[in-house]
Amino acid sequence: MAAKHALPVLRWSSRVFSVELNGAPFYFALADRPEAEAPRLFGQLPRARRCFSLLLRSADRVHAARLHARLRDALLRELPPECRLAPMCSFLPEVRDSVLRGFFLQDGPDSPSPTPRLLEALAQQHALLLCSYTPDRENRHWTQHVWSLEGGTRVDVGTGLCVVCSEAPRCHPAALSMINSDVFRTFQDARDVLTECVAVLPEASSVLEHLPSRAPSSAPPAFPVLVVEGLDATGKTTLTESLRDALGAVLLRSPPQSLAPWRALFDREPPLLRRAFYAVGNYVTAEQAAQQAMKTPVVVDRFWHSTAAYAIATAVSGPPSGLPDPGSEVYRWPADLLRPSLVVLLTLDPEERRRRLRDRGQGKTEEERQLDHNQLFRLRVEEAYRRISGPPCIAVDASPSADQLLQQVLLLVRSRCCL
Ligand SMILES: Nc1ncnc2c1ncn2[C@@H]1O[C@H](COP(=O)(O)OP(=O)(O)OP(=O)(O)O)[C@@H](O)[C@H]1O
Ligand SMILES: Nc1ccn([C@H]2C[C@H](O)[C@@H](COP(=O)(O)O)O2)c(=O)n1
Repeated sequence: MAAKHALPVLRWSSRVFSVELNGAPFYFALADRPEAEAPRLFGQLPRARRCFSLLLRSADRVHAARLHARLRDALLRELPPECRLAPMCSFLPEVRDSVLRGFFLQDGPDSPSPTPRLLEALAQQHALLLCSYTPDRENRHWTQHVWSLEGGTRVDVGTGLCVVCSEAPRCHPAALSMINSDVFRTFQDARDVLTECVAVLPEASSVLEHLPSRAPSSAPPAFPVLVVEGLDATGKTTLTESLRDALGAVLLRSPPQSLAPWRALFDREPPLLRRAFYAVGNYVTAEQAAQQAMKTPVVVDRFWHSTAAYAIATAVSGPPSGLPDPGSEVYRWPADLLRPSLVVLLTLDPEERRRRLRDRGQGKTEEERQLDHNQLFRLRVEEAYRRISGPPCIAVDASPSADQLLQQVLLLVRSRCCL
């Protein structure tokens, strides 16, 4: 039985709508009467352009997450090439979990297009909110109509509200629904997602079998637990293996080896499932670290900083200024997760990192390509890393040689962890 969650509140006329065109967000709201000028998103459109939006509303979050991904693929496949498709969301400012996600479409030029029929079919099949946007005669003011497709007929539910300008919200709208969608605050919250997705992703039950029945004890360990974090190719593997040898420590990784068979599968899933997978992986690693740290130091290659930073940076688009404010709950260390004695965050000049990626010769993952080409994404990950609160986290310049870096970190560990 799929778990049910509260449907986002509609309060249609209070909602703000965000459309991302070429990575830049355009915001608009609705009002009973037009304003002097239409929002930039519409003002630049030639009259012939017809606009539509599809928004998802589902009480089953796993279903909604996977449907969103399938819808994107279907629209990219079925829409005429001249149609422009953009990510869209609608939200109530400052109201958590009020976000509806979907797509905004600008039809092609005058050429007849199947867009309305295609969208109506999709909306009817998946109970989506279908809206159309039409300009007045002077192409100055636009009106949004919400269509109900009950019984297969297209009924204007009479909103007919005017599209007006809206200020950009303080934080990216994704920040309103990040907790328990992208970042999980407890082991149980993350585990619940995997339980809910077993019906559509049977492999999730194999992952569940490898999890502890509850969050492992987060009591302080007898020996230090040292975590090394950083972007790809900053030197984490090299440093953690050297620390293991120099300290006679046990080296662990997150996700743990026990979950390796399912990592690639979850990497192909939408963020809700993917980030829940990495979150539970941290708890498996935490259980191993707590056991090992009763008798020897432990070194961990990536842990919760990676899980939270990449999740937050992926959920938000644009510059780091759109990230949730420093001190937000989303950055706080989970109360039920082992706190490392020390986190070392390796930082590296982007060009040197690219050189190391090249010299390493391994193929690049999609995310590495993102980090490489999408400077804003990289800046968001780096800033999210820095905003995470909890265990002491020290940024260390990773550009010295491997040996010099090891000596620097050993000095740090010995001074901070009395090793
Ligand atoms: N201090 C260093 N100076 C120069 N090259 C280094 C240094 N540390 C690691 N390298 C080289 O940089 C490349 C990446 O190192 P490594 O695999 O340790 O990074 P990583 O952070 O673990 O990467 P990923 O997260 O993608 O696995 C390797 O070719 C490695 O030999
Ligand atoms: N504890 C972890 C470890 C890794 N991840 C995610 C973050 C990135 O999406 C990706 C990087 O993995 P790598 O390049 O080191 O193979 O894995 C995470 O979320 N949590």
